[in-house]
Amino acid sequence: MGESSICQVRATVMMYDDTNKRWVPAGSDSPSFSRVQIYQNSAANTFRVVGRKLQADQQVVINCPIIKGMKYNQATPNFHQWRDPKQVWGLNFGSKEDGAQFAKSMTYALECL
Ligand SMILES: CCOC(=O)[C@@H]1C[C@@H](CC)[C@@H]2C=C[C@H]3CCN(C(=O)[C@@H]4CC[C@H]5C=C[C@]6(CCCN6C(=O)[C@H](Cc6ccccc6Cl)NC(C)=O)C(=O)N54)[C@@H]3C(=O)N12
Repeated sequence: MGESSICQVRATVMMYDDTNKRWVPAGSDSPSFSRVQIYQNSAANTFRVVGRKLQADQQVVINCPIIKGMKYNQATPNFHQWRDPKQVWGLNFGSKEDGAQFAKSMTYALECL
């Protein structure tokens, strides 16, 4: 059994540049929307966040495991963030509804782990 997508939203994927204390778009330099999904591998009970640019190239801009005990911070209804060992990720959602849907799936994933 492979992985299945448990949610799909539109968001601009950001990373925090700690040196310059600012958010930079993941992938290329132009902030643009990606399709961001949470994949569940039920056999292994693992989850990951995968985002691909909506543009033609479908560049993967995030492929990040969801770690047990991770703190997911809903800083605003449209901007949520979390830390992984190397960096801080931010999702700037296309709508508050997208944010709420993603948060629901992320919370579910964290409860499963
Ligand atoms: C409106 C104008 O918005 C803006 O111009 C920019 C560009 C906007 C679009 C991309 C984006 C949108 C929304 C706002 C919302 C606030 N915010 C910030 O960045 C705040 C402000 C101060 C700054 C300081 C630190 C910083 C950065 C790195 C992580 N972190 C923490 O505080 C973490 C958080 C956390 C908490 C718990 C668990 C996990 C994590 Cl990750 N805490 C710790 C303990 O790790 C953070 O989030 N910070 C955003 C912002 O400014 N912008």
